[in-house]
Amino acid sequence: MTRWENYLASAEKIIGAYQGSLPLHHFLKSFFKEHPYMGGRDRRWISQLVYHYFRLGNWGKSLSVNERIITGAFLCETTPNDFLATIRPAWNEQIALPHADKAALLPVPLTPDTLFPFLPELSAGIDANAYAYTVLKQPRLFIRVRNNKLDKVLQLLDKAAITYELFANNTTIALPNGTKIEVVVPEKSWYEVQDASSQQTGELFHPQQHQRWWDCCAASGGKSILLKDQQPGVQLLVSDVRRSILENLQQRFATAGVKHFEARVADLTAENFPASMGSQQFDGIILDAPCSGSGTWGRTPESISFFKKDEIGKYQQLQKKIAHNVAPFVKKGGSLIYITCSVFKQENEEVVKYIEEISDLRKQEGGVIAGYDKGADTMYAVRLS
Ligand SMILES: C[S@@+](CC[C@H](N)C(=O)[O-])C[C@H]1O[C@@H](n2cnc3c(N)ncnc32)[C@H](O)[C@@H]1O
Repeated sequence: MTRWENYLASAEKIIGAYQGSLPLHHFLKSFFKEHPYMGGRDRRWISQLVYHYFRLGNWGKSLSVNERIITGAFLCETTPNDFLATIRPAWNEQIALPHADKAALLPVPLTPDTLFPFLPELSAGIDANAYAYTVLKQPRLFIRVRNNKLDKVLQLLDKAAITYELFANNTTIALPNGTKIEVVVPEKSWYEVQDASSQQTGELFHPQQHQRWWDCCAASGGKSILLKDQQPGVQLLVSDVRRSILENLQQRFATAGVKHFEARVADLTAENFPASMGSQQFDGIILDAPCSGSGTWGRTPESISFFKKDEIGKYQQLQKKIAHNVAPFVKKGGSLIYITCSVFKQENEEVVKYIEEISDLRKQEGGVIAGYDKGADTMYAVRLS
């Protein structure tokens, strides 16, 4: 067997064993731990082939796993490579063709709905065709430059000969995937790793000094740091149902130099939760809701195969319950920022409509943040007031 046939066989073995209960990158890590004789290059190639396979979503389910791995490599790669040169030389010669032309060479029609089987569920304004095809490509790595350190960060990127794209806001930088940014820019308070669309949600915050804000599903605090960077003088409460993630938040805040905040563990769906908050009112509440994460599936393409459509409704119920319990704590004239990293209307527009039905809050601005035209995640963010 050639090295490349071995890679194909290993990728097939992994795909056969993977049941979707763990994120794929964790599963791959344990697989390689059990196969320590595989070197770095082998691991990279095998992982890549497995990811390419999952990027095909529901396409070509009637074909063998091997054929789908090879097709994945053909559709996802854009430059000639040794794998296809050995396994399918005719396709290697056509590797630079656009997807539409590659599709004509495949044994089964390639359509947007086979790549992404949930297209009818998409929020309004998402270009279904463009969205389906972007899943074939891994989104880029983004950082948000902080503390006026743009010049210093760019100098370090140039010194390390890293190609980057600086966005017009002079804050967002796109980097090639796999960039070891923590090595290139050792001073961690100069930047945050944050997807471009996630950074864009901050345009809805408009915080003022001394206002009280609550990041009620804070996780490790990505949105809170964004908020504090905009207005360090806000009084901030952060909460999450997971104690462990709030411990991560405390560490991340310390590294980022974010001070003066209160943290509490809270299940926002619990019966006694509203009473436990007393009569507090907030000028701003960030509700970055638990969701399907479908806007980030370009990073975890295995989700396309394992996600069940009825899970969307379950997320919506959870989002409505949390919104119901949180909305009364918005001060009159204050803002509720509803955010998801989902592309599904049930989790987006329909939840905003529900919030308008059960409260005096009304949508003021925001909507879909399409990431597919810039190699980023797709999100949804709306400010209600
Ligand atoms: C999308 S994440 C938030 C990401 C975060 N805002 C950021 O920017 O890094 C959603 C969070 O909601 C939390 N969550 C889920 N169910 C919850 C509940 N019932 N009460 C409170 N938090 C909950 C999860 O633990 C998760 O950390």
